[in-house]
Amino acid sequence: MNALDVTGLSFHYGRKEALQSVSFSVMPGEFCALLGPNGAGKSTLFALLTRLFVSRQGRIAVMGQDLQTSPRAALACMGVVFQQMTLDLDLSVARNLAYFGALHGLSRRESVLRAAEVLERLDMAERAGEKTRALNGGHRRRLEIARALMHRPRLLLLDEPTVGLDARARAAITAHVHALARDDGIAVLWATHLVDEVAPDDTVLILHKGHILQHGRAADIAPQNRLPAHFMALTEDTAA
Ligand SMILES: Nc1ncnc2c1ncn2[C@@H]1O[C@H](COP(=O)(O)OP(=O)(O)OP(=O)(O)O)[C@@H](O)[C@H]1O
Repeated sequence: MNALDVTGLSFHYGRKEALQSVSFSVMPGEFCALLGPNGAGKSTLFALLTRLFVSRQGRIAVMGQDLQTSPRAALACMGVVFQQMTLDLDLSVARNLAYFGALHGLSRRESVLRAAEVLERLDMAERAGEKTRALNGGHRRRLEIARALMHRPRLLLLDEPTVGLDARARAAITAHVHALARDDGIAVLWATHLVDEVAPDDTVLILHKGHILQHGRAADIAPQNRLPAHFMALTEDTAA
């Protein structure tokens, strides 16, 4: 079964068409990089996938559950890391995770166990007792990813998760999320405009002005060192 199926999805802001009949799927274990320049429609797509907006045209299914007719079941299979940080900086790392666990109906005991697992997974076990405010930007992002995994989602959505981070933190986060796909079979949809975050075996979905221009394995679309130039050429008429 596919982790995510998007079929014929369209969305308008008034008369402005932001997405035009977008269709794609993401399989378990697949790392799908959603590449698009500013204004391509990535944030609109994320808002529809997380049910912030509802589209009357098209269908979204998560692990076979229709987001429109079975929203609870669909959202329960989904972990989300939004572009804007949403951690409580005054709580400890562990408390941020426990709070989220409670929101998802985990018992206290389950929450504590699961928090230890997800922190271990993100290489942050020793930081459980630290105040979140004391973490650097890269570790805050990793905590947000750990938090999104608390309820064992099968699909992880990340909206430009490395914006504002230095090269080392970006590389660490990209590697961690690739490992979640490869080793844990989680389906990943990673929105970015940073083409260097894409690995040769990733799937690339190029979105431009609300249309999918290209969809396939990165290495088949362009050799690794040519992918940035390919992306620029394909979407160049939006260059400022
Ligand atoms: N509230 C809105 N009202 C009208 N038009 C909007 C609104 N939000 C977005 N748009 C337009 O819809 C299109 C898609 O925008 P969207 O924010 O989804 O793109 P994006 O790929 O996320 O870009 P960015 O990387 O800049 O966030 C753009 O042309 C944008 O100007």
